[in-house]
Amino acid sequence: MTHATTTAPDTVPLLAVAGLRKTYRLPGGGRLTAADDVSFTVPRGGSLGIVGESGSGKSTVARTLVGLVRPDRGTVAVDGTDRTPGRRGRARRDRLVRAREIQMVFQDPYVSLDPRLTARQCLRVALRLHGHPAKDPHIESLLDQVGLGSREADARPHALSGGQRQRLAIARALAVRPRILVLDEAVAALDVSVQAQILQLLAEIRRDTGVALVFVSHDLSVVQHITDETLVMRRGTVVEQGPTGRVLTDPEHAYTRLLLASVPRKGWDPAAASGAGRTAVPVPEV
Ligand SMILES: Nc1ncnc2c1ncn2[C@@H]1O[C@H](COP(=O)(O)OP(=O)(O)OP(=O)(O)O)[C@@H](O)[C@H]1O
Repeated sequence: MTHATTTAPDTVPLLAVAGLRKTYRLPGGGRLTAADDVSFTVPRGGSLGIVGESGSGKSTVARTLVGLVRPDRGTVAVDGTDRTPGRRGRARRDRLVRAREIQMVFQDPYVSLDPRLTARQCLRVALRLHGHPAKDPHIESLLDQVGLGSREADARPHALSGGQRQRLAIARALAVRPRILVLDEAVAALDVSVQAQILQLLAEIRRDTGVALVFVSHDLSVVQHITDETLVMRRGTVVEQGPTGRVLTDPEHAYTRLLLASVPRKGWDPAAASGAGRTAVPVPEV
């Protein structure tokens, strides 16, 4: 099943984010800047990782892509067409158009899956909503694509494992045949061996369908395996951006080096690494 249909010249990136800024009102007055002047592009079928410690603004950017957050400033374009969330009066139509292009998978599929629907019913609803054939063979082919079988097809979310629920959430996103899949900490709640299976599945889906991935994670070892490019965020701004291999092996920015030092591995020293994980510990100023 191929999702990506090219409508713009190859020189136009599939996803182009420019100058994104989002502030939130603070309870006591004033505003918190969650994302400031964030810009990046993703080519057709590309894979971008967005990494940074908790609170760095990754989810704000991810949620803006799918229209869950309305930016104060900046633009989001898909294939050269403006898809910035927020123009009043067109919200519903824009949401549907955007959903057909960009789908999101969240950290906790329990929250996003309807507990009353079996996997089969869940996919049928998604297929119908977006005008695709929803007969059993289509549903079974989607389930098969994410490694779920007939037992899981008739199970409700509570009867599935965490990994199976995430597979179902991915299948539901794929049912829409999006051009871009945004995954916000999509493997963070899974144990390491299940994480590896889901990452492998996503790599296969990307290869087979041409869907582009935007992979948000606090975990550098996760993006290492699945992304071509990595963008590092700190306190709402992009501090470094480049090919994943280069960013992870030869980081230019001191903050990226601190994030790397926080990845547990042989000889890892939690005391030395803790600066990257807790903002209370001073990190080098940019
Ligand atoms: N709806 C909101 N209202 C107010 N502040 C918010 C809101 N959403 C996020 N923030 C704040 O914006 C900043 C960035 O949050 P965001 O969730 O984008 O970061 P993150 O890097 O994804 O972190 P995490 O991985 O912990 O979710 C944080 O300081 C957060 O508290």
